Amino acid sequence: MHKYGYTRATLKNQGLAPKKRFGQNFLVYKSTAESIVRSARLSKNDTVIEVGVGLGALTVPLARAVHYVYGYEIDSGIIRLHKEKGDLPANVNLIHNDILKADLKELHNEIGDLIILANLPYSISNPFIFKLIDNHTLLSTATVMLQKEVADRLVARPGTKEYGIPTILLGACASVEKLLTLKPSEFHPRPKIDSIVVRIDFNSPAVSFPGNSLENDILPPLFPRVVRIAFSQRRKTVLNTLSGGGFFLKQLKGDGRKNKELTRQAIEEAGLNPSIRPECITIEEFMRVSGIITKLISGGDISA
Ligand SMILES: C[S@@+](CC[C@H](N)C(=O)[O-])C[C@H]1O[C@@H](n2cnc3c(N)ncnc32)[C@H](O)[C@@H]1O
Repeated sequence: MHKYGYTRATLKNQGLAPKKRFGQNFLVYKSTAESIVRSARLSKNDTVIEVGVGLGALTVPLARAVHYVYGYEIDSGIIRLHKEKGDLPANVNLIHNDILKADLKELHNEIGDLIILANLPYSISNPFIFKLIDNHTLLSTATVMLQKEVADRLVARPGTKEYGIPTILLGACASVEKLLTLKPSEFHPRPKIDSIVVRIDFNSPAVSFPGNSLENDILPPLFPRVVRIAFSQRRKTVLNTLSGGGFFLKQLKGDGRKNKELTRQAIEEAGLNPSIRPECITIEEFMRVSGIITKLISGGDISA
């Protein structure tokens, strides 16, 4: 195995030390970086967005495998290093920006459905996953390395403690496949936990729902809100948490009792037991109950 002997030396020569706040755990093995690029199943025509170029461990094999790379990096020390060394391939556009602030719509207008590859900094893995969910109609695939716990949450089954908001919101717009497990010894500095590479495919959601066409993005409009409210208190029943969301209160001029009755009606119409806990509700069932709440509100037949 060829070690990226230069990881430590390069940082030292440039007066750089790995920064914890930027989640800097650099890959040290060339063969591992190449397997991650292969696992993304990319083609020579693809333009790919890489999040967190770092010392270029993934960027170099990625640039060889695809047409063009937009490489985002937040750390000005790393940007300076690449400018001085001129060590990135010609088909890499190095962009000094925080990926969380990047305008994915603008990128989509420029290059079409987005393909992402990242050894994600642990510091941003959750907000980045939610950015992907919010922009799912602009995306094709995202192959990302995550800390094991985060990856486990994305593929969790109902009834487990890992199952929750990210599992459901992502599962409604994509399918998630675990590809590789990496030990701490693959990185410099070593993280405390294992990492997992997952491939998220936005062209084939884990579930289908009548009328859930990705092209037109017609997931029930209240779906993310219903899921977030249901999980705001995991130990409560779905009737109690969703009633607390007050979906019907506006039309009912604040009548809490009627609001609870209508919430119960929506839950039962979706085929669910009102005393079930949120972690036992499947993605399809959440979609169904959100659709029924939306229908009841917009039907205009609710009055105080
Ligand atoms: C885990 S390291 C991976 C570096 C390199 N791709 C590798 O595999 O060795 C994460 C990289 O993302 C950069 N980074 C951290 N937060 C970022 C953000 N919000 N936007 C863009 N890059 C970020 C870090 O500076 C670091 O270079």
